[in-house]
Amino acid sequence: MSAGLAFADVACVRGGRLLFEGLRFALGPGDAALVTGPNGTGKSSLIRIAAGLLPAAAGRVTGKGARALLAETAALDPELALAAALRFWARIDGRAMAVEAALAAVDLEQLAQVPVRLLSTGQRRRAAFARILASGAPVWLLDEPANGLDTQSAQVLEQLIADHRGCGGIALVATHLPIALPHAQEVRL
Ligand SMILES: Nc1ncnc2c1ncn2[C@@H]1O[C@H](COP(=O)(O)OP(=O)(O)OP(=O)(O)O)[C@@H](O)[C@H]1O
Repeated sequence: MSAGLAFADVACVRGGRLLFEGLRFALGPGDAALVTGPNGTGKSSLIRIAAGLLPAAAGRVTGKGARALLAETAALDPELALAAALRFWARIDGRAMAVEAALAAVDLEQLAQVPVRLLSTGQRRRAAFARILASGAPVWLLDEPANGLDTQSAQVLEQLIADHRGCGGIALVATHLPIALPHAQEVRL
């Protein structure tokens, strides 16, 4: 897996307010960065800039490899069975066959035929993570990935991130909850 993500002197302005500037970091295969800071300092905005959903006010974001975003909403069709909703996105990535393993990885295979709208908060979060897994993208952009997860699910999440890094993937993680991310660069806002 060949992956990269770099911020070079990136600035972020929202609603006319400068949130951060001069932000620099570079991640290569197996690397992770932990984005922390008080509410409203721009953690989600930074992740959105990395995803290409929000333009940087200054500086440049460069990288190598597809990026997968875990944000507040998973954009899974609430009326579809979970597996079908995940397959919708996986097919676009040409990876429909990856859905089954992704569901198993987040311990949701028993709920594959349950409509997304019936999932609990934590199950929905795990479903969103299954979408990231199924994408096969080497660069993971995770905004508050542990929100709504119980202790055991949070540990599964940490292990999946570690496995991903072990295969040369990258994780950029914004969180206000403690999450084990060994040897991660800290990006403090
Ligand atoms: N679409 C928008 N237009 C204007 N301002 C915005 C917009 N979205 C977010 N902001 C503002 O940008 C600032 C940073 O928001 P952001 O969600 O990036 O912070 P955060 O660090 O992730 O916060 P939290 O820890 O509460 O999730 C906030 O003051 C917010 O009100």
